[in-house]
Amino acid sequence: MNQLGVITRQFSCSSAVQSAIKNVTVIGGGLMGSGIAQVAAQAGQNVTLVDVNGDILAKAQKSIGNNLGRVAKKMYKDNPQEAEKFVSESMGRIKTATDPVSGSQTADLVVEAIVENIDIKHQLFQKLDQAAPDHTIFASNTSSLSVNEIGAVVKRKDKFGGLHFFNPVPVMRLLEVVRGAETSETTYRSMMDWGKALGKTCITCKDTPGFVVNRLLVPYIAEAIRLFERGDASAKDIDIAMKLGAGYPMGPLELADYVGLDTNKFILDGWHKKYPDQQLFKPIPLLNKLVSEGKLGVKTGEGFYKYEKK
Ligand SMILES: CC(=O)CC(=O)SCCNC(=O)CCNC(=O)[C@H](O)C(C)(C)COP(=O)(O)OP(=O)(O)OC[C@H]1O[C@@H](n2cnc3c(N)ncnc32)[C@H](O)[C@@H]1OP(=O)(O)O
Ligand SMILES: NC(=O)C1=CN([C@@H]2O[C@H](COP(=O)(O)OP(=O)(O)OC[C@H]3O[C@@H](n4cnc5c(N)ncnc54)[C@H](O)[C@@H]3O)[C@@H](O)[C@H]2O)C=CC1
Repeated sequence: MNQLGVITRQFSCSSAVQSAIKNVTVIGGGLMGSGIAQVAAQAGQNVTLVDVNGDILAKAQKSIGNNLGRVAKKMYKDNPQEAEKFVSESMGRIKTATDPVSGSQTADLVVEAIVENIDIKHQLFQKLDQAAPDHTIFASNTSSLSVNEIGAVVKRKDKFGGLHFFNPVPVMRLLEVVRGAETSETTYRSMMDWGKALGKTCITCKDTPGFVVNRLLVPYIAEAIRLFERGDASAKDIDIAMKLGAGYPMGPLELADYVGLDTNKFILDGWHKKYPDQQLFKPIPLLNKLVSEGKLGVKTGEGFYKYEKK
């Protein structure tokens, strides 16, 4: 339990809540998609993980194996054989594919976690809508786009919603379940039950920019960058302040590096374009400079801090 009294780790392999969804296709095998595939497989679901890039799929399988190992070590502390069985059985439930259409043929649910670009998401959902079974629910893991706008291209609008996970997916316990304007009650209930079956605590939100967490977190991170940019405090002191003064597990600049400075910029720019009068979404010269220099945070080895490349 952390200082806020919140249990921040989640390692359960099964949950009391049953979900009618048994076959899930996760599209996008990057940071988020690999984590979503992992927690679904851990919970006993049959998972197809799709990425257009075969190398990314290989990398995802490796990181899922490692992360399942961390989970298993804790779950079966005194029983290495059971730990090994848990890892191999979970891994055995994950198939991979490079074609989203063939990868969705047997899906009860498709969770999209590809790049945060509305045109690319539209192209994907248009193809899926024609190819996936009629009963298949579609969900986007978008962090900043409108669920209604993403789903505008599909016919099955009643079976479209948002399932917003948090990074790192195997550890963060929250799932935001987003109801679009036309999401049916049945689809909403199925998404909630599925999230609970994965061991997540689900909250419900309308299709509002950033849902709950990012609507609060992104302006907070942006304000921290502005504070640092003005020279009001050092990066280290800003982070220490929020960890020790507000009980956050990471300071805002550490968190910005962890999420990715490109992602932070992308979200702010998109919202600024949509809501030009909102001061909190205004572009930040320092953030733009770091991104233009390729300093994107942990993933590139430098952002507000320097990191050892993995
Ligand atoms: C942008 C968006 O749309 C939305 C977002 O995601 S916003 C970002 C949301 N995420 C956050 O706010 C993260 C805030 N940070 C944290 O909660 C913590 O710093 C952290 C969980 C990331 C790391 O915690 P830490 O204590 O500093 O590091 P670490 O010791 O490596 O990990 C903590 C535990 O989680 C486990 N863990 C970490 N990553 C893991 C993973 N990917 N899979 C499985 N287990 C993992 C570790 O094994 C460790 O377990 P024990 O303590 O039992 O040994
Ligand atoms: N990074 C974060 O902390 C969070 C991100 N998100 C959202 O999740 C989504 C994915 O983000 P990340 O995992 O960080 O990105 P990422 O860049 O790590 O992974 C995206 C993957 O999608 C693949 N891809 C691109 N187009 C594709 C297509 N048409 N079909 C199949 N695969 C395709 C890419 O090859 C890449 O591997 C985005 O919408 C993002 O906003 C949500 C919560 C947190």
